[in-house]
Amino acid sequence: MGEKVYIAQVIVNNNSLQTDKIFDYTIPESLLMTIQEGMRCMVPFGMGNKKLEAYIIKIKTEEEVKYRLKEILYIIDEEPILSRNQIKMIGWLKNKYLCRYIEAIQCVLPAGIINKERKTISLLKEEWIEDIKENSTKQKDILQVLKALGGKATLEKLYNKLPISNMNNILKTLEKKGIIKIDYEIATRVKIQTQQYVQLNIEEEVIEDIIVSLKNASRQKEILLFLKEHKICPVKELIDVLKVTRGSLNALVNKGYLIIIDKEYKRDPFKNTTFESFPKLEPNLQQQRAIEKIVSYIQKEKSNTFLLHGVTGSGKTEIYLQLIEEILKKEKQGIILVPEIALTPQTIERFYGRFGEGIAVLHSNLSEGERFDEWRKIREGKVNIAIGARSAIFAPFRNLGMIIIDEEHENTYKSEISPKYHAIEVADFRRRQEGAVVILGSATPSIETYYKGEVGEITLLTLAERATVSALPEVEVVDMRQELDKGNKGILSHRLFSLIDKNLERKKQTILFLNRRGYATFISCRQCGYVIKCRHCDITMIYHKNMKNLQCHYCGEKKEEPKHCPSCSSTHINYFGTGTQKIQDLIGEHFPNAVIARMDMDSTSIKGSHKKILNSFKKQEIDILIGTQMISKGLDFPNVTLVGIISGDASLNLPDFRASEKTFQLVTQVAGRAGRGLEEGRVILQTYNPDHYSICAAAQHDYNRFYKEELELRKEFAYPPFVQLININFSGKKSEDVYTVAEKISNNIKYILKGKGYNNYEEIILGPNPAMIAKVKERYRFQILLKDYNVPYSLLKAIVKYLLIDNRQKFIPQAISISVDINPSYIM
Ligand SMILES: Nc1ncnc2c1ncn2[C@@H]1O[C@H](COP(=O)(O)OP(=O)(O)OP(=O)(O)O)[C@@H](O)[C@H]1O
Ligand SMILES: [Zn+2]
Ligand SMILES: [Zn+2]
Repeated sequence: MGEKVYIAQVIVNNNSLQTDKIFDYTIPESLLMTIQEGMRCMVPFGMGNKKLEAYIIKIKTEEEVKYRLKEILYIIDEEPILSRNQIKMIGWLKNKYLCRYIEAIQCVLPAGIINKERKTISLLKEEWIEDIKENSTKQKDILQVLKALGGKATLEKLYNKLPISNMNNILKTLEKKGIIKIDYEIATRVKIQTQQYVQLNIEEEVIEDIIVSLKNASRQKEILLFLKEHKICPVKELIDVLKVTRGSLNALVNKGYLIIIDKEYKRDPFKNTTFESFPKLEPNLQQQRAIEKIVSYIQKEKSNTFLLHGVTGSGKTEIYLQLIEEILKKEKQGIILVPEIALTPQTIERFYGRFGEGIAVLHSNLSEGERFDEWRKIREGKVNIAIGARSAIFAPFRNLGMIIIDEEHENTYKSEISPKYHAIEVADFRRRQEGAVVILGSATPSIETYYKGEVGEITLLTLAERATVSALPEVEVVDMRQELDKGNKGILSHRLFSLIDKNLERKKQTILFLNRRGYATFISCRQCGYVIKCRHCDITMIYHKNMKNLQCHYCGEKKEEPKHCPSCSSTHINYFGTGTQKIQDLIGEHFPNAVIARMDMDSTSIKGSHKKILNSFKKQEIDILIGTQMISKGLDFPNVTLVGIISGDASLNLPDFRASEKTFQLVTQVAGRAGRGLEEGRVILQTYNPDHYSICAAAQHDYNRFYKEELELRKEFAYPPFVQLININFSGKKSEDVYTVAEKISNNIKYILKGKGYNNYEEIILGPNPAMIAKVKERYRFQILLKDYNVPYSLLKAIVKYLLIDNRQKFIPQAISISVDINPSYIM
């Protein structure tokens, strides 16, 4: 019997298709004691033995290896960077969404670590090289190389000069001895930041004597007295607080009374903001019931998913806060997902106001460094609460107790890049893996989630009333077709104008909402109907008044405002549709004394401007707030008594099976911003489709009615939750080529299905069809939609994997890109 061979299975940090596999490497003996799953290592790769970084996902032993394996070069990390659960998550993501391994890893780790982290070693005490014991030749060798490299080198460089596989261990020993210093940098941009601290270097008992000896140096005395009390203090702060000079400080350092040290500090994205405390509210009966139910699971450590279906203003946030408190009592940790951090400042303020410190915030506006720091705070157990947008679902807590997904119906929870995961699906995986409780909250749950509640797959909890004395606002539907008949060609109804007027008189606030989806500002010719589209993308260009140009919102193409129709040369070319800017102008003309603010992508592109507008709205410095989707969710302003929905039904016309659902949700959410205080609220809902079930149900705040009608249709046309979908998108420069490839794949799928005895492929495969946006950035797009209609979903997925992932090179030419979307949110 031969000796056991230790093998590490690794994923290499490389984006190419060919390396998307698990590779085996043998582990050199010198590494056996330190190597662990989840660490990164360096491996020789390919013909040229190029050095690549790799993630160790499994360590195993084998009696013998049939073919020669290469050996790991050295280990990068001291501690595993991926936990066991994260390694499992990577495998799950890959299987579930058919993504690449490295894409899954990119989800789980912050970008800074993956691409740019470097270890630098600096020699501190050159003279010690001589003192190293004779038998520690490796230590000596390393120090000598380091010295030759100018006293500072990256781990990579060191290894290249001196290939010792257990280099890391030796470096650690040297660091412990104080001979070298190891720094972790993420390229040059994101360093672990350190700050200078000043600290006493003398025993406390002698301070008084020293102070006496300082005679006239009163500044120095002050510093010593201060440090006697505080022991250690950031240099900057000391200078600020005591109003002393750096010179006084240095004098004390030179005398040996004080020392200056570098200590790590973490960048805090909310450093300069203070939060009002948000004291605990006495839960009302319906809140109490929901809390008790969920707490009973927490007490029994039973994992479960709950849908908290509570009307707008029912006090879901208070429930979240009290549940998180329970979780913290259990010494567990909680994740709170919100659709978009910037759009939900009130939720964050409430969490800070209740729990103070101990919260990590993860959102897209963070710099790479801030994100890295927040991630480390979570990993090192410095915080127990993480709030963030979609990607916070991967927060690396080690004892996760609860995941809350607020506004669970929002699209932002679905990733648009590979892996195209949905945060709810990931939450469910973590729940099963880590035994947590998941809470999905919404006033307008997605049809799929509510269906799961109805069939008992998850636990449905209902909050039917608002938490405060206020009732849900009355919604008045205004038929814009009649408005036109009455001779009003404008975009605002008479009724809305007169109510705004009254509201201004009564010093109440108004929100005007414009549904941008499907109803943007575009230019068309009144003579011939020509609409200006982007020449790269098959999409209408949007008119931007402030820049006097047209812009494509897909590729950024800009165009001058035309004076003549490009098609018939008519000068009757007008902008059509409505933007928030146009409404602002209109309202401004009508109500010259009102203070009007606008909130949309254009007006809030500067960091922090969004918060500023909301703050001054809160302080009632603004009478009328005009906005798009940005103001539809989460806002809780008691003085808002009127909400005008200008084009509630625009999204009904989108070519997507979720169009009605999205419309219902949007209208209900926006309407829910009205009347949250003591005074009754009113909503004006302008529409061209007053009889549509989603508009009627929203006007009556009747979720159940909408749900029932929508579910019927989903069943009839075989859409989720009755089937699961897979969308395959093909794109390329030549339209015919893209179509041909898509058709070939479609035929292949049919052929395989036929072979398995599924002859209903007409119902299973839809397309290839041009995508709704048929061309983006000069690339033509086609799609195939698969439904598991009387066929196992697993079979469909296996076929897709076989054709498009495992044998992609065989079936898909290089020039064609494909993208697979499992359970797509949109099929446009
Ligand atoms: N138990 C309570 N007693 C008194 N006021 C409460 C209570 N619970 C919640 N509130 C208040 O009710 C208002 C609405 O609560 P919250 O904003 O949490 O509603 P929500 O359910 O999240 O609504 P939406 O879905 O519209 O965002 C808040 O001003 C909140 O402070
Ligand atoms: Zn024309
Ligand atoms: Zn374009």
